[in-house]
Amino acid sequence: AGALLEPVGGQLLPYDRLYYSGVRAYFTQEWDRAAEFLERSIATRAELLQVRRGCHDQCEAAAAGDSARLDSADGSLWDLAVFGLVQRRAECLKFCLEQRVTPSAIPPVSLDIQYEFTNRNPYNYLQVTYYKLGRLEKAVSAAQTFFVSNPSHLEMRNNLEKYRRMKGVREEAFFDREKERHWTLHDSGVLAESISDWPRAAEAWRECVNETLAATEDCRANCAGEALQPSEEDNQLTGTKGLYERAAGLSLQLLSCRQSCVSLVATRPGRISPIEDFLPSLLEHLHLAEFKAGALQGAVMSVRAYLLFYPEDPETLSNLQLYLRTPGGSTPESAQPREDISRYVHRSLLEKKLLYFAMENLGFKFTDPDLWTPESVIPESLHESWRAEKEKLDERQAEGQREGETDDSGFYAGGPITLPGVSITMDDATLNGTNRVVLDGVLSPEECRTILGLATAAASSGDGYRGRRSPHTPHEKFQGLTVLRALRLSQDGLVSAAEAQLLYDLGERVRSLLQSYFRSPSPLYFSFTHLVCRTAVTGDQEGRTDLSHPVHADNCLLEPDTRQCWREPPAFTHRDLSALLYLNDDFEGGDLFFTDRDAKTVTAVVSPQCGRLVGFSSGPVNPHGVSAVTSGRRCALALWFTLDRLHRDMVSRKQCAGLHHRPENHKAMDHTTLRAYTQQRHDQTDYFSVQSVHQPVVHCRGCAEFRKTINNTDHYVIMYQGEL
Ligand SMILES: O=C(O)CCC(=O)C(=O)O
Ligand SMILES: [Fe+2]
Repeated sequence: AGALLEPVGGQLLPYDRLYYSGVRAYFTQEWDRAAEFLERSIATRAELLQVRRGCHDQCEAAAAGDSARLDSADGSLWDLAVFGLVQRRAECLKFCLEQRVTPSAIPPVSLDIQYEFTNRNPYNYLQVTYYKLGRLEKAVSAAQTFFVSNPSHLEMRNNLEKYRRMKGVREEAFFDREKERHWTLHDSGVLAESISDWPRAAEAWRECVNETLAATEDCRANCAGEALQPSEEDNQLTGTKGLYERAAGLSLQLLSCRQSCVSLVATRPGRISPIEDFLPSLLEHLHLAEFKAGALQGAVMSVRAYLLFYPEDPETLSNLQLYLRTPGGSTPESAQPREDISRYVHRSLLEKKLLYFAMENLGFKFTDPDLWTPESVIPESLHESWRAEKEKLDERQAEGQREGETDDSGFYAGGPITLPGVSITMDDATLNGTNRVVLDGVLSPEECRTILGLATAAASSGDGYRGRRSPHTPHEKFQGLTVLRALRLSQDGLVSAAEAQLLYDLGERVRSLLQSYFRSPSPLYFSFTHLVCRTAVTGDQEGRTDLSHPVHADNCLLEPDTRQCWREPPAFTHRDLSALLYLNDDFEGGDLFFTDRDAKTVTAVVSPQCGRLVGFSSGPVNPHGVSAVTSGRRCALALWFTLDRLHRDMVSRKQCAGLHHRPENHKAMDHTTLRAYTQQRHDQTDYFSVQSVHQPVVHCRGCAEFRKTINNTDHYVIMYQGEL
């Protein structure tokens, strides 16, 4: 196999095979070899993309004369002309690629590998590899590169914090190796604007437009090579279809892939949603900056370019008039928009016409990535659904802006409280929100003491929980105790069975209280329960501005800028109802607060105390956070419930499927990886746990199981669901 990985005549090797070699070396701890092959796979992939782009351009140029041939062909000969064209293009691309790439590297890599690289996983391996090799700064940039694309990866965040505290690591080492030029320029454009440095802003935005166009072209060129593989759910080519339909299907996939480049290029790494209308918005920044910098001719050309997207936008039209009236604005050169933009819009419109035609007539599914698509491009029969869609979107956006938001959780606060001694302290009205409640008297002081004792026992049992730094802030320690671990502690005789049992019983108490108060449409099931203590690090509180727990929603990823909340992993999407049962008040700070969707405007504050229960629906209506705990220890039992058992299973299956996709995860792992891996799982999901045992443990439906023998102990990583 080694021989296959040596370059032949300067031709590119298959980057997936280089990657596998790197990963294999990693697991056998041959660090030099791992670093070499991982780096080579990254570099080779980048080169391959460049080669594809080059060949694409070259073959496009070579075909320039073909359109005349197409125009002259008519009737029954027309398809021959088209096929001829397709054949010539195929031959051109084949020839071009074969010059630079070994034959085995020409076919597209598997979707798994694509996934690995788009998620920047090679840098995850590289981080450990360079650390092992003692090449700290290399490790740092690998960590940074991985983290940018995986911002919720807590282990990597902790690693970065550690690196920051290390001596001999320079600030410059913290750079993103994959940062695309257009984002760098975007950031400098924003920065220059904020200090009103208009010449520099104009320069940055101009370059940013160019780089965005270039990145879009790179992405489009790649469509013919890599992305045209039919995916499992979305294979629009299968079935018993005739030749023309299948040919149409293929070309439509190509077009739709090319169109989707708009979204890809406009999505920052680590973000889920693209910046809407990215290119037009860059042009807006650009013409304003050019105008303010006194570059009138440029401003007129840019504003005209913007008008290609929105020809009737009144504000832009009046800007154009203003620019034209300003001395230097009206020149022969500025009579036209930028040529490249005008070609871009023209081509995009042609593609959209074909795609919308196929949507109407061939049952093809297409999601238009643009907001600027004019109504005239959309076929009459789709107008209605398109308009409805657009209205829904507008409505959703407007709804996001509106004050009193609706909650689609199915809960309806205000049901009876049936437990004696429990009272409603705050409701929707006093908490300024929807489906929120504060109940008091849920625990007796005795019960609070018992549970706090459990936390103390768990902390002193010393298996990693003690002194663990909070995943949210360096100024606090964080202990978490799951019910499962509490039971194990009681098996080991570290706490009494009655104490562990109490944790269970309290869960049941909370469940029945909230099910009744929120008039749950169906039974609530436990999804996850843990006891969490946050302890202020003494001597490290001066001038603290961070939070104990940043603002978030429990079942979706909150995007404050757009006021949207995405119900997708790594958020715990199956959580429907959140509950916090507080145990003490002998600490400073640590208030729970609710905010508006902007994650800034505080709408309600709740101070913890023994026996106080806060319940709220886990969705977008209830963003919340915890203010800094500046002294003492704050403990709470956090519980989440789900309405749907079946849904739970699905979530678990989905996560497992994701792992099965990546066979290297099934191989033996070294201790660090195992820990990094399980740590990540443990922090991010409810149903993974690390077990250190001597025999295999029964686990759930076909989920992955990892084993590694460390110091003669078999370490198993077992994914299990909910409360085993
Ligand atoms: O401890 C609290 O008050 C809130 C914690 C929280 O929001 C969470 O764990 O999701
Ligand atoms: Fe939360």
